[in-house]
Amino acid sequence: MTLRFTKGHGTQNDFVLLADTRGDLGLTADQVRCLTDRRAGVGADGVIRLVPTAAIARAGEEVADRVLAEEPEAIWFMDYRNADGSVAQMCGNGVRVFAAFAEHLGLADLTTGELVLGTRAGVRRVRRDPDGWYAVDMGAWALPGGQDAVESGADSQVLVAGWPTPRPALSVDLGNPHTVVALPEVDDLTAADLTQVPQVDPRPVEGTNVELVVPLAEGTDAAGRPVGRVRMRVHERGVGETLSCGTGACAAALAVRTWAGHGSAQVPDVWEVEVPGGRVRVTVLPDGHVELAGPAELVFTGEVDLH
Ligand SMILES: N[C@@H](CCC[C@H](N)C(=O)O)C(=O)O
Repeated sequence: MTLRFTKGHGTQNDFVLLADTRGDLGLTADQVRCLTDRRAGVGADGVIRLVPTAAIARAGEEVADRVLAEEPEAIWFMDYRNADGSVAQMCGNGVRVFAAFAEHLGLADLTTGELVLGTRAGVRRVRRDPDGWYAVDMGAWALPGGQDAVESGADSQVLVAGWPTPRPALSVDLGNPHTVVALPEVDDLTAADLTQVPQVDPRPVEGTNVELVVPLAEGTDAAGRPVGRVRMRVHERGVGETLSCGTGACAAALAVRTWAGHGSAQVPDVWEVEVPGGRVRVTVLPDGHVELAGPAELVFTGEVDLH
Protein backbone atom coordinates (compact mmCIF):
# COMPACT_ATOMS: atom_id res chain seq x y z
CA MET A 1 0.00 0.00 0.00
CA THR A 2 1.37 3.44 -0.92
CA LEU A 3 0.61 6.18 1.60
CA ARG A 4 0.99 9.90 1.20
CA PHE A 5 2.34 11.53 4.36
CA THR A 6 3.59 14.85 5.70
CA LYS A 7 6.40 15.14 8.24
CA GLY A 8 6.03 17.80 10.91
CA HIS A 9 7.28 18.76 14.34
CA GLY A 10 6.61 20.98 17.34
CA THR A 11 9.85 21.93 19.12
CA GLN A 12 11.39 18.83 17.52
CA ASN A 13 8.79 16.40 18.87
CA ASP A 14 8.28 14.91 15.39
CA PHE A 15 5.35 13.24 13.71
CA VAL A 16 4.27 11.46 10.53
CA LEU A 17 0.92 13.01 9.56
CA LEU A 18 -1.66 11.09 7.54
CA ALA A 19 -4.78 12.66 6.01
CA ASP A 20 -7.48 9.99 6.25
CA THR A 21 -10.35 12.28 5.28
CA ARG A 22 -12.69 9.37 4.44
CA GLY A 23 -11.82 7.46 7.60
CA ASP A 24 -11.09 4.21 5.82
CA LEU A 25 -7.40 3.74 6.65
CA GLY A 26 -7.12 0.83 9.08
CA LEU A 27 -3.77 1.77 10.60
CA THR A 28 -2.19 -1.12 12.49
CA ALA A 29 0.41 -0.97 15.27
CA ASP A 30 2.90 -2.70 12.93
CA GLN A 31 2.38 -0.02 10.28
CA VAL A 32 2.91 2.71 12.89
CA ARG A 33 6.20 1.07 13.94
CA CYS A 34 7.31 0.90 10.26
CA LEU A 35 6.48 4.58 9.69
CA THR A 36 8.23 5.81 12.85
CA ASP A 37 11.36 3.67 12.41
CA ARG A 38 14.27 6.13 12.07
CA ARG A 39 16.32 3.78 9.89
CA ALA A 40 13.86 1.68 7.88
CA GLY A 41 10.96 4.15 7.81
CA VAL A 42 10.20 7.88 7.73
CA GLY A 43 11.19 8.28 11.40
CA ALA A 44 9.16 10.05 14.11
CA ASP A 45 8.12 10.05 17.76
CA GLY A 46 4.53 9.37 16.75
CA VAL A 47 1.92 9.12 13.98
CA ILE A 48 -1.01 11.51 13.73
CA ARG A 49 -4.01 10.46 11.62
CA LEU A 50 -6.42 13.25 10.70
CA VAL A 51 -9.75 11.45 10.46
CA PRO A 52 -13.47 12.39 10.65
CA THR A 53 -14.67 12.25 14.28
CA ALA A 54 -17.72 10.42 12.92
CA ALA A 55 -15.45 7.62 11.62
CA ILE A 56 -13.94 7.18 15.10
CA ALA A 57 -17.48 7.02 16.50
CA ARG A 58 -18.43 4.42 13.85
CA ALA A 59 -15.38 2.39 14.92
CA GLY A 60 -16.96 2.17 18.39
CA GLU A 61 -14.81 4.65 20.36
CA GLU A 62 -17.34 6.30 22.69
CA VAL A 63 -15.12 9.34 23.23
CA ALA A 64 -15.94 10.43 19.67
CA ASP A 65 -19.68 10.46 20.48
CA ARG A 66 -18.96 12.59 23.55
CA VAL A 67 -16.82 14.98 21.47
CA LEU A 68 -19.59 15.46 18.89
CA ALA A 69 -22.26 15.87 21.58
CA GLU A 70 -20.19 18.58 23.31
CA GLU A 71 -19.01 20.29 20.13
CA PRO A 72 -20.66 19.35 16.79
CA GLU A 73 -18.10 21.56 15.02
CA ALA A 74 -15.30 19.16 16.02
CA ILE A 75 -15.62 17.24 12.76
CA TRP A 76 -11.89 16.29 12.63
CA PHE A 77 -10.22 14.00 15.15
CA MET A 78 -6.55 13.53 16.07
CA ASP A 79 -5.89 9.77 16.20
CA TYR A 80 -2.51 9.71 17.98
CA ARG A 81 -0.15 6.73 18.08
CA ASN A 82 3.17 6.49 19.88
CA ALA A 83 6.24 5.22 17.98
CA ASP A 84 5.83 1.75 19.54
CA GLY A 85 2.34 1.48 18.02
CA SER A 86 0.40 2.16 21.24
CA VAL A 87 -2.55 4.55 21.25
CA ALA A 88 -2.26 7.73 23.38
CA GLN A 89 -5.09 9.95 24.54
CA MET A 90 -3.40 13.25 23.89
CA CYS A 91 -0.35 15.00 22.45
CA GLY A 92 0.12 18.72 23.09
CA ASN A 93 2.80 19.32 20.46
CA GLY A 94 0.80 17.07 18.15
CA VAL A 95 -2.35 19.18 18.41
CA ARG A 96 -0.47 22.26 17.22
CA VAL A 97 1.06 20.36 14.31
CA PHE A 98 -2.37 18.83 13.54
CA ALA A 99 -3.75 22.39 13.24
CA ALA A 100 -0.94 23.39 10.86
CA PHE A 101 -1.64 20.20 8.83
CA ALA A 102 -5.39 20.92 8.70
CA GLU A 103 -4.61 24.42 7.39
CA HIS A 104 -2.20 22.97 4.82
CA LEU A 105 -4.94 20.60 3.61
CA GLY A 106 -7.44 23.47 3.38
CA LEU A 107 -9.62 21.96 6.12
CA ALA A 108 -9.19 24.84 8.58
CA ASP A 109 -8.56 28.57 8.39
CA LEU A 110 -6.89 29.88 11.52
CA THR A 111 -6.54 33.39 10.08
CA THR A 112 -10.24 33.92 10.78
CA GLY A 113 -11.03 31.72 13.74
CA GLU A 114 -10.10 28.72 15.83
CA LEU A 115 -9.94 25.04 14.98
CA VAL A 116 -12.03 22.79 17.21
CA LEU A 117 -11.00 19.15 17.08
CA GLY A 118 -11.63 15.87 18.82
CA THR A 119 -9.01 13.86 20.71
CA ARG A 120 -9.22 10.84 23.00
CA ALA A 121 -8.91 13.32 25.88
CA GLY A 122 -11.92 15.32 24.62
CA VAL A 123 -12.46 18.54 22.64
CA ARG A 124 -9.45 20.80 22.05
CA ARG A 125 -9.45 24.37 20.63
CA VAL A 126 -6.52 25.88 18.74
CA ARG A 127 -5.88 29.47 17.62
CA ARG A 128 -2.92 30.97 15.77
CA ASP A 129 -1.46 34.04 17.43
CA PRO A 130 -0.01 37.02 15.51
CA ASP A 131 3.53 35.79 16.32
CA GLY A 132 2.77 32.56 14.39
CA TRP A 133 2.63 30.35 17.49
CA TYR A 134 -0.31 28.01 17.93
CA ALA A 135 -2.12 28.20 21.29
CA VAL A 136 -4.17 25.21 22.46
CA ASP A 137 -6.74 25.11 25.25
CA MET A 138 -5.58 21.79 26.73
CA GLY A 139 -8.71 21.42 28.86
CA ALA A 140 -8.95 20.55 32.54
CA TRP A 141 -5.93 19.17 34.40
CA ALA A 142 -5.83 17.26 37.68
CA LEU A 143 -3.51 16.02 40.39
CA PRO A 144 -4.58 12.38 40.83
CA GLY A 145 -2.90 12.31 44.28
CA GLY A 146 -5.40 14.91 45.55
CA GLN A 147 -4.89 17.20 48.53
CA ASP A 148 -2.39 14.86 50.22
CA ALA A 149 -0.12 15.18 47.18
CA VAL A 150 -0.53 18.97 47.15
CA GLU A 151 0.51 19.14 50.82
CA SER A 152 3.42 16.71 50.65
CA GLY A 153 4.41 17.61 47.05
CA ALA A 154 4.55 13.94 46.04
CA ASP A 155 2.44 10.84 45.52
CA SER A 156 5.04 8.49 44.03
CA GLN A 157 8.76 7.89 43.51
CA VAL A 158 10.89 7.67 40.38
CA LEU A 159 14.20 5.88 39.90
CA VAL A 160 16.22 6.84 36.81
CA ALA A 161 19.13 4.61 35.71
CA GLY A 162 22.27 5.51 37.65
CA TRP A 163 20.53 7.27 40.53
CA PRO A 164 21.46 5.76 43.92
CA THR A 165 17.92 6.13 45.30
CA PRO A 166 14.45 7.04 43.98
CA ARG A 167 13.28 10.65 44.12
CA PRO A 168 9.80 11.89 45.14
CA ALA A 169 7.46 12.65 42.24
CA LEU A 170 4.07 14.22 41.55
CA SER A 171 1.48 12.73 39.17
CA VAL A 172 -0.30 15.17 36.85
CA ASP A 173 -3.19 14.25 34.54
CA LEU A 174 -3.41 16.16 31.25
CA GLY A 175 -5.77 13.65 29.65
CA ASN A 176 -2.68 11.45 29.47
CA PRO A 177 -0.54 10.50 32.49
CA HIS A 178 2.59 12.31 33.69
CA THR A 179 4.96 11.92 36.64
CA VAL A 180 7.14 14.93 37.41
CA VAL A 181 10.40 14.84 39.37
CA ALA A 182 12.29 17.95 40.56
CA LEU A 183 16.08 18.01 40.34
CA PRO A 184 18.19 20.55 42.24
CA GLU A 185 20.59 21.66 39.48
CA VAL A 186 20.71 21.97 35.69
CA ASP A 187 23.82 19.73 35.79
CA ASP A 188 21.72 16.94 37.35
CA LEU A 189 19.25 17.30 34.49
CA THR A 190 22.00 17.20 31.86
CA ALA A 191 23.58 14.11 33.45
CA ALA A 192 20.37 12.06 33.80
CA ASP A 193 20.36 8.80 31.82
CA LEU A 194 17.01 8.53 30.04
CA THR A 195 18.05 5.70 27.75
CA GLN A 196 16.14 3.28 29.99
CA VAL A 197 12.51 3.46 31.12
CA PRO A 198 12.40 5.22 34.54
CA GLN A 199 10.93 3.03 37.29
CA VAL A 200 7.85 4.58 38.86
CA ASP A 201 6.49 3.38 42.21
CA PRO A 202 3.58 2.74 42.52
CA ARG A 203 3.73 1.46 38.96
CA PRO A 204 0.95 3.07 36.88
CA VAL A 205 -1.09 0.35 35.13
CA GLU A 206 -1.27 2.30 31.86
CA GLY A 207 2.32 3.54 32.11
CA THR A 208 3.31 7.18 32.39
CA ASN A 209 5.40 9.91 30.80
CA VAL A 210 8.20 11.01 33.14
CA GLU A 211 9.41 14.61 33.26
CA LEU A 212 12.63 15.67 35.02
CA VAL A 213 12.50 19.38 35.81
CA VAL A 214 14.67 22.13 37.24
CA PRO A 215 12.96 25.40 38.23
CA LEU A 216 14.93 28.41 36.92
CA ALA A 217 14.98 32.06 37.97
CA GLU A 218 11.69 33.84 37.29
CA GLY A 219 11.43 36.50 34.57
CA THR A 220 8.76 39.01 33.54
CA ASP A 221 6.64 39.51 30.42
CA ALA A 222 6.32 42.73 28.37
CA ALA A 223 3.70 44.01 30.83
CA GLY A 224 5.98 43.35 33.82
CA ARG A 225 3.99 40.33 35.05
CA PRO A 226 6.01 37.44 36.56
CA VAL A 227 6.80 34.51 34.27
CA GLY A 228 7.95 31.23 35.80
CA ARG A 229 10.73 29.31 34.05
CA VAL A 230 11.43 25.61 34.02
CA ARG A 231 13.92 23.42 32.16
CA MET A 232 12.75 19.90 31.39
CA ARG A 233 13.73 16.58 29.87
CA VAL A 234 11.15 13.90 29.21
CA HIS A 235 10.93 10.14 28.81
CA GLU A 236 7.72 9.51 26.88
CA ARG A 237 5.55 6.47 27.35
CA GLY A 238 5.66 4.41 24.17
CA VAL A 239 8.64 6.29 22.72
CA GLY A 240 11.69 6.90 24.96
CA GLU A 241 13.42 10.24 25.44
CA THR A 242 12.04 12.87 23.06
CA LEU A 243 13.21 16.44 22.47
CA SER A 244 9.90 17.89 23.67
CA CYS A 245 6.48 16.94 25.01
CA GLY A 246 3.64 19.48 25.11
CA THR A 247 1.48 17.73 27.68
CA GLY A 248 4.72 17.11 29.61
CA ALA A 249 5.55 20.83 29.55
CA CYS A 250 2.10 21.56 31.00
CA ALA A 251 2.63 18.87 33.67
CA ALA A 252 6.07 20.32 34.50
CA ALA A 253 4.72 23.86 34.91
CA LEU A 254 1.75 22.65 36.97
CA ALA A 255 3.97 20.57 39.25
CA VAL A 256 6.47 23.39 39.86
CA ARG A 257 3.57 25.78 40.49
CA THR A 258 2.09 23.31 42.98
CA TRP A 259 5.42 22.98 44.78
CA ALA A 260 5.68 26.79 44.90
CA GLY A 261 2.27 26.98 46.61
CA HIS A 262 -0.18 28.02 43.88
CA GLY A 263 -2.87 30.47 44.89
CA SER A 264 -0.34 32.71 46.59
CA ALA A 265 -0.01 36.09 44.84
CA GLN A 266 3.67 35.58 43.99
CA VAL A 267 3.30 32.34 42.03
CA PRO A 268 3.07 33.02 38.27
CA ASP A 269 0.33 31.67 36.04
CA VAL A 270 2.50 31.95 32.93
CA TRP A 271 5.45 29.59 32.55
CA GLU A 272 8.17 29.26 29.96
CA VAL A 273 9.28 25.67 29.61
CA GLU A 274 12.67 25.03 28.00
CA VAL A 275 13.04 21.63 26.37
CA PRO A 276 15.96 20.24 24.36
CA GLY A 277 14.04 21.03 21.13
CA GLY A 278 13.07 24.61 21.94
CA ARG A 279 10.65 26.52 24.14
CA VAL A 280 6.90 26.52 24.79
CA ARG A 281 4.63 28.68 26.95
CA VAL A 282 2.16 27.28 29.46
CA THR A 283 -0.60 29.47 30.93
CA VAL A 284 -2.75 28.34 33.83
CA LEU A 285 -6.23 29.66 33.04
CA PRO A 286 -8.74 30.82 35.68
CA ASP A 287 -11.39 28.28 34.52
CA GLY A 288 -9.30 25.26 35.60
CA HIS A 289 -7.91 24.72 32.11
CA VAL A 290 -4.32 25.12 30.94
CA GLU A 291 -3.12 26.59 27.66
CA LEU A 292 -0.08 25.45 25.68
CA ALA A 293 1.50 27.74 23.07
CA GLY A 294 4.41 27.05 20.76
CA PRO A 295 5.53 26.62 17.17
CA ALA A 296 4.32 24.03 14.67
CA GLU A 297 6.28 23.22 11.51
CA LEU A 298 5.50 21.11 8.47
CA VAL A 299 8.76 19.97 6.91
CA PHE A 300 8.10 17.80 3.86
CA THR A 301 5.54 15.63 2.11
CA GLY A 302 6.18 12.28 0.44
CA GLU A 303 4.98 8.79 -0.30
CA VAL A 304 5.89 5.61 1.52
CA ASP A 305 5.21 1.95 0.75
CA LEU A 306 3.70 0.07 3.68
CA HIS A 307 3.71 -3.71 3.70
N1 LIG B 1 4.59 14.16 22.77
C1 LIG B 1 3.26 14.31 23.21
C2 LIG B 1 2.70 13.21 24.07
C3 LIG B 1 2.52 11.92 23.26
C4 LIG B 1 1.80 10.82 24.01
C5 LIG B 1 2.57 10.26 25.16
N2 LIG B 1 3.79 9.59 24.76
C6 LIG B 1 1.66 9.28 25.93
O1 LIG B 1 1.75 8.05 25.71
O2 LIG B 1 0.86 9.74 26.74
C7 LIG B 1 2.96 15.72 23.69
O3 LIG B 1 3.50 16.65 23.07
O4 LIG B 1 2.13 15.91 24.57
